[in-house]
Amino acid sequence: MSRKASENVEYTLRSLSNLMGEKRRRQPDGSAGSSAAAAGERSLIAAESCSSINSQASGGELERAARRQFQQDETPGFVYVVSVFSALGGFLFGYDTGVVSGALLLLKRELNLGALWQELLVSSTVGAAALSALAGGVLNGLWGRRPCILLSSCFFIAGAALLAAAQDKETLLGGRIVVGLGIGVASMTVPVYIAEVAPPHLRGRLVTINTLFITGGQFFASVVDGAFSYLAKDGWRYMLGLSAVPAIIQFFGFLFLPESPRWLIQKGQTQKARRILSQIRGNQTIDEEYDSIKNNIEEEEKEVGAAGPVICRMLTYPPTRRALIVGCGLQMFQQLSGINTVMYYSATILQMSGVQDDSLAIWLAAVTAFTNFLFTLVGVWLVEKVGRRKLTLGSLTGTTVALIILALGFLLSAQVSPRVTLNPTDPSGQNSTCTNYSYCNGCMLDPDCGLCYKLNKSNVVESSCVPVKKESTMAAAWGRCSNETRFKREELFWAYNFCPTPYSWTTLLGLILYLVFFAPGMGPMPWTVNSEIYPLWARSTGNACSSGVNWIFNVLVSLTFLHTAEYLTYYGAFFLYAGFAGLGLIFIYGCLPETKGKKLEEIESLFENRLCTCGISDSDEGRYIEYIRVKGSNYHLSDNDASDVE
Ligand SMILES: O[C@H]1[C@H](O)[C@@H](O)[C@H](O)[C@@H](O)[C@H]1O
Repeated sequence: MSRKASENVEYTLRSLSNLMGEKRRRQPDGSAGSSAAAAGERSLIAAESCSSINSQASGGELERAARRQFQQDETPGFVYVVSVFSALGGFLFGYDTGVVSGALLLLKRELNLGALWQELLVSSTVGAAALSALAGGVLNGLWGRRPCILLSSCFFIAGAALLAAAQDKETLLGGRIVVGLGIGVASMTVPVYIAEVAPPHLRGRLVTINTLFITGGQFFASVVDGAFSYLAKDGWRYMLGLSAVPAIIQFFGFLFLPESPRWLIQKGQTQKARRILSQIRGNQTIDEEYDSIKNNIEEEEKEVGAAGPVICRMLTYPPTRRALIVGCGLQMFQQLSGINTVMYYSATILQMSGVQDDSLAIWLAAVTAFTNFLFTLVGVWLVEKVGRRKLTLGSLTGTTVALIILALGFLLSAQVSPRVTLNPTDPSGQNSTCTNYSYCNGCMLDPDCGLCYKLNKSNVVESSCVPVKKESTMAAAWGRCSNETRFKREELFWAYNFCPTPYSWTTLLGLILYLVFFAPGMGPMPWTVNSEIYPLWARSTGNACSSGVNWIFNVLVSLTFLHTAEYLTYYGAFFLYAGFAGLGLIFIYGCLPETKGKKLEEIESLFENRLCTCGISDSDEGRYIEYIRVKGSNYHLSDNDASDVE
């Protein structure tokens, strides 16, 4: 049969069944009706649909009407409860990665932490998250989603307790690693779990809520940091320990929440799966969904076979190989566009914009986190309206422009960088590279030096480049700026890692634009898309790999930021991220298909074509093939065709 003809057949079947769905719902008593009524209804529908076959336009309308009807189905509140409890995992992910910067400010004074220990406390968590996200794939496949979420809450509780009670830096390191293990497992399990319990028309929105919780956690952490920063002694214990509260709530909540029905069906626990599916779907009929999941699992097993490690099967089977490339690519480009340099170094960036005061910088960093949170909310609203593909493309285009503006801001600042006018000699007689710099720009990029200066109106005067204290970057090792309270009293300023500049507004504008564009699309979509593009047998492994990629690139980008800035200068670093974002744009344009509104079981077919043909098939929205068992044989039918199917 030609492609055109087979499409017509598919359309006819779909139109027919869509109409059946419509008519059935239009019955006054709301029931599916008696068999006689149903028979009458069928002939009516057949007549109606036959007349519609000739006109493609009306076929399209029917389809749209059916989709609308399908989406209007009342969604039981239980699915929201389940999603919110699981998204607490996202909140903890955001809280624990965000809170550490404020805690470090206090910790480094109280426990006398050097730069190495500070770096260890930050990156050990992210490193542990990368490992446990990868391991989480195996656990998810073996134990199911629910035990993995329970396990991650246990890690969060144990980690928070260790951190709050720590007496030395070694215990702190242990606590941060345990918390990282929790973050990794949660980051890969929660989106999968939500995607598997959500109805198709809400899936994008509910999974995106998880990222909303991540950014919400980051924002809450910055507020907690601000609030406890005044408590010089032990303030960090509260900051780090508070995360136990949502973790305990999640743990007890999940004792009562169900396993993913899809995982249960895959493991052959069909009775339990049916029970849970109907519990989650409320009073809606679940036969079609149940059949569709079950048949797909059987088809998948036939097609791909069940032998060998899942990752090998994924790599040798083209649709999953392509999905894996798209999923990991999305996560890689999310991190390569520099989100966490903006999140972790926002205080520095803000200081460059002229903010001198430390606690003001902490509070403004909270504003940054809030912007990220607020615009993720826009993403939650947009995801089911414009779809994943358009949202991601629009978001990354804006992000690229914002990165270029940020880079230009830094470039302008470097070009008008203040001159070093004083050259004091080191009292200990040691030679330092700092005194060799003639402009602030060189001094700022050297991690061992900082600028000590005065302001005359807005002009920098009496400036000197001097070594920074080993224990803290807040003051100079010697000279006028070596005592924080004294130099503030004498109206001197100390700039470490930044230069005072009149072009601060460009940087600030770039920063805000960056978050406004990044947060609705590039922030949540990599998680959302990954939760839906793999068939069930490959879902845990696919998500484990892509989350692992996210964490690995997170460590790479955030740990190398200061060095990259040192070698390429700040504007060089941001131009580099803009370049990565540009590459990401080409990748997403070519390779990311639209998954909006499709059932998880239908999505595999989107990867049947060669990779990077998605830009061409933009208009194919709503066309898919699904296997449905009709009296023992397999036919290709479309969505909602269960009315006459056993
Ligand atoms: O999606 C999230 C979100 O955008 C966060 O703000 C960021 O810190 C994470 O790295 C990212 O995965």
